Amino acid sequence: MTVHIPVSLGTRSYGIHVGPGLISEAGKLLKPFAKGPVPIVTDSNVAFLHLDRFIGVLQDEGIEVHPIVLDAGEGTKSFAWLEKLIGQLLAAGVDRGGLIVALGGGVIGDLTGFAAGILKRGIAFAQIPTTLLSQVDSSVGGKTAINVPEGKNLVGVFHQPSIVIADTDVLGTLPRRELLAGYAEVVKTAALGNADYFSWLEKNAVQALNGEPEAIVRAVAEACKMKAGIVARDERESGERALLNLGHTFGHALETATGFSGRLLHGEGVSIGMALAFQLSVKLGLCPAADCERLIAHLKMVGMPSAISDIPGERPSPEVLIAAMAHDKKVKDGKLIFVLARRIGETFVTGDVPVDAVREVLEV
Ligand SMILES: NC(=O)c1ccc[n+]([C@@H]2O[C@H](COP(=O)([O-])OP(=O)(O)OC[C@H]3O[C@@H](n4cnc5c(N)ncnc54)[C@H](O)[C@@H]3O)[C@@H](O)[C@H]2O)c1
Ligand SMILES: O=C(O)C(=O)C[C@@H](O)[C@H](O)[C@H](O)COP(=O)(O)O
Ligand SMILES: [Zn+2]
Repeated sequence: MTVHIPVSLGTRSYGIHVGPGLISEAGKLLKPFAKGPVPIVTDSNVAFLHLDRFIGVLQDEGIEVHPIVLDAGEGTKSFAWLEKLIGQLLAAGVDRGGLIVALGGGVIGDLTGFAAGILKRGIAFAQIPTTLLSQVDSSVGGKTAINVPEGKNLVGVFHQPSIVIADTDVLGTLPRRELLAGYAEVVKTAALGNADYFSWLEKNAVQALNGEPEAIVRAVAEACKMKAGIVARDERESGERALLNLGHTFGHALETATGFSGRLLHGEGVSIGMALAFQLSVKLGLCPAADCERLIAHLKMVGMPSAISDIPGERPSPEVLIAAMAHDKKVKDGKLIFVLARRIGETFVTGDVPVDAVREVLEV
């Protein structure tokens, strides 16, 4: 049932391996890249659940491993943790020809990828994603970053991994809230450019989210195939890749306004942000209301948040959110940039959005 998806980027090409039980193959898959001591960067939750077995399969191949365990949570994508990680990577003795392994969710992948991208001006790294979000999105494409108080992912580099190994069995230990947050990026991938995939999700989301092997492997592999294609055509986001930001102009502003805290996970921000992007598209007369209703119905059916009022605690004001959006990396010539929809499966990027319309959807 394993699927292999190539990411074609010339000398930076690599493979994504998706399937059940792949951790047991990780030693063999990583061996060709592992030269010298190999730091394994992970977080405390993943270390507790999966690190010992992972170390075992690498040691079985004669790989010398150096586990580095960081705190779990979005707060770890910060300058303070980057500095700590760099210190530990240097202590592990990894050199420029070596390999750094990220074992964990998007936080570990983004932080480790960034550290690998800047340490000694660039060291190879491998992504072993352990959340649904990281398997379908963050482990692929080479965007790495940390957050700063001004906004999400504002400090980072493009640094492609050398290999991605997504073992769908490890999703079995993921808390339901995290699984659903990751599913937002699955829905995003379908909604931005693949109406057939969206229809398939409407029929199969429950099975996939219950961990039925065929359904979850297909859900992950389809998202990876779409992202691999987009990244291969537009690695540095000069065009089409910006579509992967569907829901993120709103979502990142919501994450910033809630302080990158457990109040709102990235995927939850994307879920609400997608609903807002479709509502904005309807308001501007670009998208049929029925498509927006269909998207929101699917989000609700699986139990995902779809409105700002779904966020616990004090509601961030439209002005605070619009101010946060001004720091978005996509801002061009002072204009906010949005991914808007013509229908489910057809989206486009635009800077031509009246701020009053944005304020109105933020008030609902
Ligand atoms: N680089 C990209 O292209 C890209 C794409 C999407 C999102 N992101 C970033 O990814 C981050 C979110 O990633 P995430 O949702 O994976 O969050 P995360 O890395 O914080 O992981 C979520 C939680 O699940 C735990 N966990 C991980 N694997 C587990 C497992 N198998 N079993 C039990 N618990 C497990 C973690 O310890 C953590 O508490 C955000 O910072 C977001 O900006 C980056
Ligand atoms: O890979 C991409 O490109 C994406 O936009 C994927 C997003 O899901 C992800 O959250 C990404 O980190 C956002 O990118 P950013 O450039 O807006 O920080
Ligand atoms: Zn995202």
